[in-house]
Amino acid sequence: MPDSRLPRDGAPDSSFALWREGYNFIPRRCRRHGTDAFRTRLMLKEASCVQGADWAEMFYDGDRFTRRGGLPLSALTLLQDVGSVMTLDGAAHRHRKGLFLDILGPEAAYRLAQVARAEWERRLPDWESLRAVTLFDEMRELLFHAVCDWAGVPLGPEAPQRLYEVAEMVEASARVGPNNWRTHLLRARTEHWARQIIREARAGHSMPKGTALESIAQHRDEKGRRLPARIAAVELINVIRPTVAVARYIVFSALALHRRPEMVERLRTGDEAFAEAFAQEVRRLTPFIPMIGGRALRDFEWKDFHFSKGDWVLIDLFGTDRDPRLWDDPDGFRPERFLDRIPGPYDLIPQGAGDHATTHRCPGEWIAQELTKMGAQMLASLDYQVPSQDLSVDLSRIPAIPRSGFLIGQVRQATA
Ligand code: HEM
Repeated sequence: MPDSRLPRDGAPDSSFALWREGYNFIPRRCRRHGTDAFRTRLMLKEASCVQGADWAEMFYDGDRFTRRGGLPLSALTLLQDVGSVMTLDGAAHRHRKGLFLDILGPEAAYRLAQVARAEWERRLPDWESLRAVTLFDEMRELLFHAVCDWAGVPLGPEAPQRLYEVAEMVEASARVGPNNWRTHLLRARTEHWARQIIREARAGHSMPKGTALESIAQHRDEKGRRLPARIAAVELINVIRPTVAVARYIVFSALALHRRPEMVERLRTGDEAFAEAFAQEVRRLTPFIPMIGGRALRDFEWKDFHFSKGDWVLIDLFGTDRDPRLWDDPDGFRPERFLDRIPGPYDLIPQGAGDHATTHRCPGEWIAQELTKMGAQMLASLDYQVPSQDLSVDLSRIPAIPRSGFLIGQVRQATA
């Protein structure tokens, strides 16, 4: 049971409010109660919702929480699946996390961004020949091909179907009912495909050296056993699917450039520090994963609060990234804030907090940052029109995206 000193949010069950309010659910209630943490009931279960850097440290530091039982099963099985790194704890988690940090670190992210840049240049003539393209669709397709190429994953004529499946896993993760079940069927097909790739790689048919595919196919667990093909396949999907999801950050970059056209010029000058800061600010403000849930692994005290084994705690990533105590003008798009500030482990947390190696913090942060930077620089290198369309972002929809998907027309390479 959550600590009774935390204020209780009124309703007997707040699931409907969470569904209706989406990203604003926790921030609104924290403001209402004048606190960083409150108790509520979600899906008929007691939960504590928390936000801010202190609570992020409590949630991520010290091995206090497991992700098992922390996310609704319907979301977990679309985003990670049973047996994946996210569902592991302790030594087994650290060992498997080492695999991800080996294959997704800064150098690998840089190489992937180079592949994506080349893919962008290859596709540009097509965009130029069309009246308009939907950036969200184009970016998902581009990133899918780039990540498969970089990871050593062969693609055949089934590529459009596989792309559709991985994109749907992200879009349907917060849906309930038939839409979510349908996506589980799609996921089963992707897993079948990924298992085939792992088996063929292990049989020596196609395993390009030094690739993510090779590392995953050959990985051994902390006891020296090779991963079952089913788990290796899940981890391969855990590299492909979230890389495709970075398309969202590129769309939000386009939205920011549309609203702040003076930033296009600054990106065009080749100012690397500004491009880095721009991508950080896009990651801070994009409404993507609103919160992460965990179950307490044991009883513990933190500050004046008591938590019991099994307690369900949800940390508000979206609200912490817009916390006015951490960020001046928290809702303003101001990349300059990152020019003289290196984010700490618990303030900029769109992809989790703490130490990558020992917590569940996302190992794909370097990739997300590099690809967002690449996307912003490449967008700035173009001239295009933004036709009239609905660019509103509905914060009750998780994950959020401008309604139109961001149409661009009359695309041309900008002249110097
Ligand atoms: C598109 C932007 C991304 C966002 C918003 C995002 C967000 C997150 C979040 C919130 C977590 C969970 C942290 C936790 O449980 O506390 C996570 C975990 C994870 N992410 Fe990402 N991520 C993104 C991109 C990526 C990329 C590009 C990859 C791989 C190429 C990746 C692979 C993973 C993996 C494997 C985990 C599980 C880590 C663990 O349990 O230790 N993510 N991500």
